[in-house]
Amino acid sequence: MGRAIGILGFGTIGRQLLTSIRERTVSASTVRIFDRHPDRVESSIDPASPANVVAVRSFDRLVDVDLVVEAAGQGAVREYAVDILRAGCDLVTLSVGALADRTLREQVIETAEQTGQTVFVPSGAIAGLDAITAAGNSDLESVSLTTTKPPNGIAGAPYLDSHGIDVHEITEPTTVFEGSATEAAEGFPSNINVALALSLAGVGPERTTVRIVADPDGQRNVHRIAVSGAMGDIETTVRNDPSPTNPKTSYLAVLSAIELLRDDRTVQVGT
Ligand SMILES: NC(=O)C1=CN([C@@H]2O[C@H](COP(=O)(O)OP(=O)(O)OC[C@H]3O[C@@H](n4cnc5c(N)ncnc54)[C@H](O)[C@@H]3O)[C@@H](O)[C@H]2O)C=CC1
Ligand SMILES: O=C([O-])CC(=O)C(=O)O
Repeated sequence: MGRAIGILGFGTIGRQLLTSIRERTVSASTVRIFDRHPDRVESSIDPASPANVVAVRSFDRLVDVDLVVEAAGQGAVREYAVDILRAGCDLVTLSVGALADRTLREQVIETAEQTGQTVFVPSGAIAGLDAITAAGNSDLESVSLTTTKPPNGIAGAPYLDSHGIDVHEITEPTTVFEGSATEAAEGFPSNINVALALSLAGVGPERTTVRIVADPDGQRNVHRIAVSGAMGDIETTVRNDPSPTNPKTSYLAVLSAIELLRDDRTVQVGT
């Protein structure tokens, strides 16, 4: 039967999630979907589709569910995350970069503690959060992420605009940003949410270092993680194919959200 699931944001990830529910990879008793462009949801829901898939026109009508998957953007996390938890829903957040804001992060964590709800942060487009979280049970010395994307995977990011960088003019692989996960998530809100996910698994947003490289000849979104600690070293690299409908979003991020929502596993693998 499954839980009642709310989808906040009906773009690349939201749509694929609905497909997985329809194909029963993810089980859900009811699906409620809210997007700031409600027509896009309504026109995609076939009138012949089961009555348990409902397009809603307001946030208030979304949260009549057990769990909300946010796949909308950092603005939506700022606007709705606390209210989702207060409404008694668990939260899966893809735009986790919003939690670079310490005040919001603390508010979300405190609200989850008070309400007894859980905030889930999918691994998204990166690998190794299981091992890094486990390694955190002892001392971690350093956690870093190097992300290489084709220009159209980062174009339009506020950091590039404010530094006068036109990624379409770059002719060879070029580092366009170096800084903390906090600065990365703020400067590249639609491109590097993975940095915040990594930081929450490891040493926190301020101590996690991030480098972003624009590669004019690259086709893939490549995320390299390097961790050192008392357990030794961890290195992971994922060479992601972008999603067909959004070059900024790697296909693995979509699959990760789907995997997190599966509740049919008798054997749980990984920490
Ligand atoms: N954690 C991770 O590994 C990854 C996270 N992401 C993030 O996940 C989010 C979703 O990604 P996609 O599906 O590719 O994006 P998308 O751009 O394809 O779809 C986003 C949808 O959300 C809607 N939306 C935006 N703001 C809204 C609001 N305030 N209220 C209601 N609806 C709103 C838009 O109208 C759009 O339909 C993005 O923030 C993206 O940066 C993407 C890839 C990896
Ligand atoms: O999909 C990716 O490669 C990573 C991404 O956009 C994000 O973390 O926001």
